[in-house]
Amino acid sequence: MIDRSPLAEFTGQVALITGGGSGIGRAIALRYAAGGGDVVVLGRRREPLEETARMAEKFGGRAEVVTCDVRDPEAVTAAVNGVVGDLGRLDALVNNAAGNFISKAEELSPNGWRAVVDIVLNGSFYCTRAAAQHMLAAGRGSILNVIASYAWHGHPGTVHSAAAKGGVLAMTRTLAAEWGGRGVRVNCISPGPTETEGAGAALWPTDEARDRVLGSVPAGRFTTPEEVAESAAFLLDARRAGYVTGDVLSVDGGQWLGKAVYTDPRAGRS
Ligand SMILES: CCC/C=C/C(=O)SCCNC(=O)CCNC(=O)[C@H](O)C(C)(C)COP(=O)([O-])OP(=O)([O-])OC[C@H]1O[C@@H](n2cnc3c(N)ncnc32)[C@H](O)[C@@H]1OP(=O)([O-])[O-]
Ligand SMILES: NC(=O)C1=CN([C@@H]2O[C@H](COP(=O)(O)OP(=O)(O)OC[C@H]3O[C@@H](n4cnc5c(N)ncnc54)[C@H](OP(=O)(O)O)[C@@H]3O)[C@@H](O)[C@H]2O)C=CC1
Repeated sequence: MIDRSPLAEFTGQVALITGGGSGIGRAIALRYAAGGGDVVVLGRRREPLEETARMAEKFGGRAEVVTCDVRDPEAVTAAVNGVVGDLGRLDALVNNAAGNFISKAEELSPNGWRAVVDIVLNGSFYCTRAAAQHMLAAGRGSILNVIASYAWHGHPGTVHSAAAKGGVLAMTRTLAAEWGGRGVRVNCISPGPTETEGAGAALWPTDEARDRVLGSVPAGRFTTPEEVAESAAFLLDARRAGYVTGDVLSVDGGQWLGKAVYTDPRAGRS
């Protein structure tokens, strides 16, 4: 549940959120709308995007829907130009769209590799490039890339997604330096395991797998999409995070730090 933000920090501003029809992307769109901003949500399926737009409009701002596959650079450029044409500006881009599944690397087909890398890494670059042309011209903008901690520590079974997210992290740091003097900030947010439409089915399809994931989180619970959205709002807000660029904010209950594996041999002795 996202409430109207007392900060109204995005009043008069416009955000484009990819993958805004579900899970974390929807929560970020609603949080931006709750902060007084206008939102455009982008994805392949129209119906879930329209549902997000209906929810966002309840906060009083404008909400638009664009159907587009982020793997198509021409369609992405047209979508971004359309946002600026319709709403007059673009202050924030959230690269949230992703694809994922578990596969042994040696069994992953080239097309399976390509599908994930094209969505996560290439799609994020196409959206970033198109949005930055407007942001750099305006001398202001914030880009937020949703990654995962295996971008830096890796994870067996997710070579395509880990490699792509690692590429997005390198892209983030590169562009933060390249555009830092021109008013455009670029950051990452790294959610912990979050129960969403896509993640549950792709990553913890059984109760046993779900329990194993839960057992890896020191905080002992899943991340909520709203928690990720609140931290995303902080990073997107130029007044609070205007000096933060090229960084990663983990919102994962400590998951990537791991948990103790050594047990105290005296445990249980009186
Ligand atoms: C800590 C966690 C961090 C991260 C979390 C998240 O990202 S959660 C977010 C999670 N959210 C989502 O994932 C939501 C969006 N996900 C999607 O749209 C799809 O899962 C997609 C990524 C496959 C792209 O779809 P598409 O229509 O573009 O692709 P397509 O169907 O045409 O397949 C292309 C190739 O991939 C192959 N392949 C596919 N599945 C499997 C599999 N299980 N096993 C092996 N291979 C598989 C398929 O066989 C084909 O290769 P082939 O046979 O031609 O050599
Ligand atoms: N949930 C989790 O545990 C974690 C998630 N993350 C990251 O958070 C982000 C959101 O994840 P989550 O909400 O769980 O995922 P979901 O699968 O619920 O949402 C992914 C969204 O991306 C859209 N999408 C997928 N492929 C494309 C494409 N080719 N073009 C345009 N849109 C596309 C989907 O819409 P449609 O199918 O209609 O196109 C969907 O709305 C992702 O970047 C993910 O990697 C990171 C760590 C943990």
